[in-house]
Amino acid sequence: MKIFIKLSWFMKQEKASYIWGILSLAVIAVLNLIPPMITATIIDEMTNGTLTVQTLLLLVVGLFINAAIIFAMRYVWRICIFGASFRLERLLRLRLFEHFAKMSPSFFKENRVGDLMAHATNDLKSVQRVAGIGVLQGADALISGLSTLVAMIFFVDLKLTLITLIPMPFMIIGAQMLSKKLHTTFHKAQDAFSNLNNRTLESINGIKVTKTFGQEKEEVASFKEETQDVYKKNMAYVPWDAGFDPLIEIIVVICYILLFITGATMIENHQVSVGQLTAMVSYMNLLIWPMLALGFLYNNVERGNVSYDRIQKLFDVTPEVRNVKNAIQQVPTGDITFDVQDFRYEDSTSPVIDHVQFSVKPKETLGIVGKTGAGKTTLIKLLLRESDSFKGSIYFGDYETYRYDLGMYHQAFGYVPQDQFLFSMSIADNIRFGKSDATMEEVKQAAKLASVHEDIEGFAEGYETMVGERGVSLSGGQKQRIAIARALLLDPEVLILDDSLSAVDAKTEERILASLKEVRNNKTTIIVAHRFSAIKHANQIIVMDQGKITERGIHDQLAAGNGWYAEIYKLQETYQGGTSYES
Ligand SMILES: Nc1ncnc2c1ncn2[C@@H]1O[C@H](COP(=O)(O)OP(=O)(O)OP(=O)(O)O)[C@@H](O)[C@H]1O
Repeated sequence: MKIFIKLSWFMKQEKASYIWGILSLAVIAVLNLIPPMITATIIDEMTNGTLTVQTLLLLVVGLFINAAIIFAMRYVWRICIFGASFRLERLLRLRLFEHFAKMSPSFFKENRVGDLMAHATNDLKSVQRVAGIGVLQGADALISGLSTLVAMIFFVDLKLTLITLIPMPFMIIGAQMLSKKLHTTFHKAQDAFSNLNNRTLESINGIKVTKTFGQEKEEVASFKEETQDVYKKNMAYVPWDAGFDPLIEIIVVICYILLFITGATMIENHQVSVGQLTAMVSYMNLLIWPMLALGFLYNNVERGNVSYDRIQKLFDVTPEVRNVKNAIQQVPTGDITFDVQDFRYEDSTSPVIDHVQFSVKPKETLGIVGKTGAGKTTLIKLLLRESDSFKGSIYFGDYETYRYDLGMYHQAFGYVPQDQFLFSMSIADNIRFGKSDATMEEVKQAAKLASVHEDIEGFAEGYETMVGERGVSLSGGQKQRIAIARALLLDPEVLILDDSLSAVDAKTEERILASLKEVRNNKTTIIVAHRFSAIKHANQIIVMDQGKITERGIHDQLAAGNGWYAEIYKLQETYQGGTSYES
């Protein structure tokens, strides 16, 4: 029952809901005891011939009022207890999402998206169940169970109650065991089904590749295996599900047999009346749910506890990059001075950034080139503070980058990553993603600067065209340019294009670079590129290799030299149009 202690912070917060909910359950438990008493009275008075119309009417009206109050109370407890449990789920989900949003990419590398999704769905649901159904089961088992027992003992008879209830412990144990089995088999079937869903999605998405490689037969065979697995796991659930009701019924029937045999003897001996025996039957029925609830409660609580701990473990992970005390509440501006002696990823054996020094002034464009894996994106990541753990310093304006408030710091940047991502929303909303209050004019202006305006106008629904699975299929170049427009709309202090022009043709690239020159004449622009045409105009170009700067200068100097830059430039010139290099 530790989970209730762990959830006490929330229960205190929702004290009123839980008190009203449990009070309503208590009222229902007591009111449920009245109809059997009324029925017993009617039967006994009828048997004795003392029942008057007046008494009958009074009792019937009493039954109606009783039923109406129970109806209202059922409404109240559902709203109060289930309402509170849904608020808990909402609160935890929101906190979890906020927590995920603060995490650095290494966190998402360690925790697979599927697992995080499972925490955000299954685990939260299990905790919500404890705060909702768990509380109901606990309260019902205690209040209804005890009050029904008291009524059986005091309104009917202690001996009859004890004998009738001999099989009840088996019901509690049976319910507990079966619900555990039901849960595990059901979840295995659910997991298999969700694997099948993922598999179907991947197969459909990859159908072109499958066809091109002539792998249809193999795909179908492996799909068949997967469906067979779902079938087997569903079938494993069936016997437990099918066994549940009969088990309960058998135990209830044994209770009835004991009740009728003992009851009949006791009526004969005038120890109980016919009416009391009838009431006992009703009480027996009233006792079934609390006994089952007691059995279910154990599993719900156990699952909720494990889930709560799993969620808590995620909350305990602190973000790698955090605000320092008294972080500077200012959007940085000014020179960027990068001086990193050593940076390694957790699993790197040698430095990924190795004694890299450069500085960029506002107005300037910095070009970064180098072989794949040279450390270009890592350098950008350090500038964007994906990690603050490196040897050396990075200054932006008057202060080192780590001293700025993270939110403020990021406002200085417009970043177009290599693997840009567009959301399933309209093109206009994708462009105004970083500035939700941007006018349509601003959106269009940014799209024009990114040379994608005409493409967008060409779609039937223009800027309102939906992107994503159910939307238009955009080409790689269109996606890149929309992502550039999104960054340009912010008019950031620093614009970073990380290999973001790779999918556009030479002419479009030239147009985009010309507009950048025009609108970013007093701000910093950093361009990482494989095609030198994209950085030709830069005020400063650095060439990276194995985490180090191997050459630096302006294009004309580097192209006239005899280093790697000159070699690749000649190659790119030979293959007119600027072929990218992968050497
Ligand atoms: N998250 C990471 N964890 C561990 N190693 C990484 C991570 N990201 C990159 N690396 C490694 O760091 C090195 C530099 O990678 P980086 O992405 O910075 O190179 P790059 O110059 O941008 O390459 P490309 O031109 O292909 O984009 C590579 O060896 C890469 O495998």
